Amino acid sequence: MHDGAKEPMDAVIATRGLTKRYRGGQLAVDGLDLAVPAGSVFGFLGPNGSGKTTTIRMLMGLIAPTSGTARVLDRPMPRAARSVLPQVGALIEGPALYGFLTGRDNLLRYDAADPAADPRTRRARVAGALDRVGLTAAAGKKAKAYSLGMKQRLGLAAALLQPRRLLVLDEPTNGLDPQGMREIRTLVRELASDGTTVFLSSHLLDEIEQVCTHAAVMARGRLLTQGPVADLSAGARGRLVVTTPDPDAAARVLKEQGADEVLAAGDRVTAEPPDRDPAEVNAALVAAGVRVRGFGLERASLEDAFVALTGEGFDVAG
Ligand SMILES: Nc1ncnc2c1ncn2[C@@H]1O[C@H](COP(=O)(O)OP(=O)(O)OP(=O)(O)O)[C@@H](O)[C@H]1O
Repeated sequence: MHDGAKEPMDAVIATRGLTKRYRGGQLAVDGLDLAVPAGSVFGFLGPNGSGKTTTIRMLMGLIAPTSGTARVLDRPMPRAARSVLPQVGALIEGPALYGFLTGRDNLLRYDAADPAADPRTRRARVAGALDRVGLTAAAGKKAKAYSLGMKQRLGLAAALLQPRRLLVLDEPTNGLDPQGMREIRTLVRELASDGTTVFLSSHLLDEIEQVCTHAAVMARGRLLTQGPVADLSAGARGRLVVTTPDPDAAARVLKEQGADEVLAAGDRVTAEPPDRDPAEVNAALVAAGVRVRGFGLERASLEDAFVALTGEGFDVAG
């Protein structure tokens, strides 16, 4: 049991001041305090280069932190890697597959490399994992003939050969087409509904909103915020949206009413809502002769929260 009140008792991943400075001097991760609750689908969100992969590599004991601590499944990493890692399924930087082997043979080979895996139950285990990721029908095809999405699913199947308490997925949908993305997202939801904690990194805001219960937002190596996704978006104000055939007049009136960041696109005018009763704003529009067809507040998205936190857009390079 912990004595600290700061992180939940059931944190599956907990870091304190976790920091990585690469040899070239690059500060990739800077004083990270992360708390991943058990049973969550936790999105680790940030633009490219914000330090996500570096963090994951420290969590998995692949590289040592410069300072700070990381606990995974309540054991210190990298010290307890030998006892922790068998309980963790990981998919980092694309699965290592043999293209000349079939999907099934890849998994058989993978399973055989695990000294704790009973050879007598190997075929059943592999069949179960293939079924889990929807690759039973394609199991006899060579992996090099698989689409990128199928390769990702085969990598997930390898991570699922043993029961896991935690799955760590680094950009699992990166490079996939929309169909492949949907498949992986559905799979993540299914896995989570079985009680497995899933920690996944992504540079896609809408992906995090679609699949995650919790998220942490990174920018330039630092944690900006973390918590339930609903709370993160609620922290940002929604935008005022006016639908009208008179967008120019509407934009002018909204500015007069004190609205900031007024944007007109087609028949939609959006703005940061001013600090006054929306009914008054609407009345002012009507009084100025603007034909108001729709007037409302749009729910804030995680993107709004990110913009509010950083003062900049969620621009992703590469
Ligand atoms: N081995 C390394 N040596 C030196 N600098 C590195 C190394 N690996 C990453 N970096 C730098 O550290 C910073 C964080 O990189 P990291 O890969 O952790 O970010 P990321 O959020 O995972 O981005 P991406 O999605 O592009 O992988 C970047 O500026 C990167 O250039």
